[in-house]
Amino acid sequence: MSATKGGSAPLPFVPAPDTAADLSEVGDWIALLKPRVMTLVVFTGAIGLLLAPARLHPVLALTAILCIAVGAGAAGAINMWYDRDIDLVMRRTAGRPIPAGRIAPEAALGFGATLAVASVIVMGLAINWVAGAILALSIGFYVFVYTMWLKRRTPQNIVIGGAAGAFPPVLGWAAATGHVGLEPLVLFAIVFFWTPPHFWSLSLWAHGDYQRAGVPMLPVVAGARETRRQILLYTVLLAPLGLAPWALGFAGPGYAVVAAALGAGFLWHAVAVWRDRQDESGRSLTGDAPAKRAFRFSLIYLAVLFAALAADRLLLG
Ligand code: HEM
Ligand SMILES: CC(C)=CCC/C(C)=C/CC/C(C)=C/COP(=O)(O)OP(=O)(O)O
Repeated sequence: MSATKGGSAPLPFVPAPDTAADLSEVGDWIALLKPRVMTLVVFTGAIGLLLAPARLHPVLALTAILCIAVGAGAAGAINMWYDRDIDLVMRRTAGRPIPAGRIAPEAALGFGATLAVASVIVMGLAINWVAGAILALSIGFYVFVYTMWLKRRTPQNIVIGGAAGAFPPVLGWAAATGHVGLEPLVLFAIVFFWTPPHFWSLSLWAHGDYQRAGVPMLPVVAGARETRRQILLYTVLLAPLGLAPWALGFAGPGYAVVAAALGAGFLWHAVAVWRDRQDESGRSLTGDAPAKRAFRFSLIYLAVLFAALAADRLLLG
């Protein structure tokens, strides 16, 4: 029956609030911040702060860590806005909020840009402007250098662009001290040399995605065999670098033992990737099991190495 003239106007249909839908919408906005990657970013940033020779008031320390988290998340959201075309054709990323049509691209850009500016301003005003400037630099590096400039142009994209992800320990240190020193630069170098084996292990089995999307990742451009060689090369450089904090005197022998074991473990995985049963082109005949194990180990490597630095400092002072 339709609404009658002269009677009371029909009330518009107001659906009952759908809590599950609301929550999944919030989840989509959080997904734009790449929260799982952010956990390790925040962890390395927090440890940079902890290792610094100056102490921040706990509220300020938390503020600095929050700024690193929000800045990194904001850069991730802008990356998802820019990469929405390629994310749509890659199986791993097609379900993300923008390609799946759940968040409008302009809204994601506005969200990311607002958070990026806010994180830098809060870092600058509440902590110091050296940390604020480095946060702006790392966001800019991820967005402009990696995402917009290098990612679609060269297989060296993650070697150079990956520097963005190496800034958090420097940021933590700068937040506490107002400057940058040798120690945070060593931590920067560790994350920098860790990034290629971390990402290229994954790219060995995700290369189909990148090929479809036309992204020139190393296995697409130079083949799986060369990628395996490069993973081993960077891991050979990384393993001794992991000992640098001990060699330079800012971590003790307990840390050295952990770093040596982690380095040996990562090398073992890199050699397994290199020696994986392959066809002539280097494509795995084992379903890339060693590459998947190396990727998982890369995450353990960085998390445990930084935890060992923190434990060393907290236990030994
Ligand atoms: C250019 C540099 C890097 C590239 C291209 C890269 C790429 C990737 C990709 C494609 C994944 C797959 C999972 C996903 O879809 O989220 C991943 C996972 C991950 N990355 Fe990286 N990564 C880089 C640097 C870093 C850095 C610097 C960190 C932290 C210090 C990091 C931490 C992680 C973590 C924690 C995961 C696991 C996330 C999960 O559980 O799904 N990555 N990375
Ligand atoms: C403070 C600050 C700004 C830190 C930078 C954060 C950070 C971890 C940068 C590393 C870059 C990263 C996760 C790339 C993923 O590649 P991609 O974007 O190509 O991956 P996708 O295919 O999953 O989108």
